[in-house]
Amino acid sequence: MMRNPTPIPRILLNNVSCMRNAQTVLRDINVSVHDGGALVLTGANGSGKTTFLRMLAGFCAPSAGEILWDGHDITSSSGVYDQYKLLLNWLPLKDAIKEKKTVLHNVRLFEFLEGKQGRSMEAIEFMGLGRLANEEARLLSMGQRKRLQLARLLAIDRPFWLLDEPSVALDAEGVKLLEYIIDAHRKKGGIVIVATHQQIRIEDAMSLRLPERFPRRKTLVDMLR
Ligand SMILES: Nc1ncnc2c1ncn2[C@@H]1O[C@H](COP(=O)(O)OP(=O)(O)OP(=O)(O)O)[C@@H](O)[C@H]1O
Repeated sequence: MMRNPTPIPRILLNNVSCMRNAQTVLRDINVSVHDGGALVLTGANGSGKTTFLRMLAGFCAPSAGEILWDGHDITSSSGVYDQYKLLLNWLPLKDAIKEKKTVLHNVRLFEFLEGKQGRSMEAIEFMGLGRLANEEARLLSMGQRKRLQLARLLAIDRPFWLLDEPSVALDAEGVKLLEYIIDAHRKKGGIVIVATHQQIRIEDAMSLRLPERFPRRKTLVDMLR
């Protein structure tokens, strides 16, 4: 009997490099992620974690190599990218929160743009912001703003999450919630790629530590040792 062939990874980076400002930031990256997979990117400031996520989001193109989605190069034709980008949910450091609109509006707007409705309040409550739903977003603390961003992620519910420093400013309970939603998302077959400097518990995640890009000079921390 013929065995099932190994499934092609949902996403595959094949010898990918990326330049910014005429400098190579990422060099010869090879990584593959299957449905339900998670990849954690770590590395020093400036090592290219955000660049990696931006490249996967299609905001900057690889200077060499290819990014394959279901075996199709996302940069080869706009048709592939147009389909691929509808699966992405990008959680950036800049939160794009409308200060004078309510918390609920800030989540509903994203849901509306997605052509969905009815999940925003549940997502807000899940992220512990229920009592603030009708407050203006400008009143939120940094950690509450991060929770609002995560509520958007839940309300939209796309399969491929690109998370840039998702735990920054979250308290211990917030980090647990983040870990929980990542786990639940993966159990549904979703993919999560996280750039972080902090410990986030993600079971069986692959990890990729990006190398430092500049020769180290002595820093104040070294001198204090
Ligand atoms: N808009 C830009 N134009 C040109 N170069 C940029 C731009 N943004 C970042 N870079 C450069 O790309 C390199 C990688 O930056 P990136 O933001 O990807 O690093 P990072 O690993 O996410 O850093 P951090 O840990 O500080 O968030 C840095 O040297 C940075 O100077």
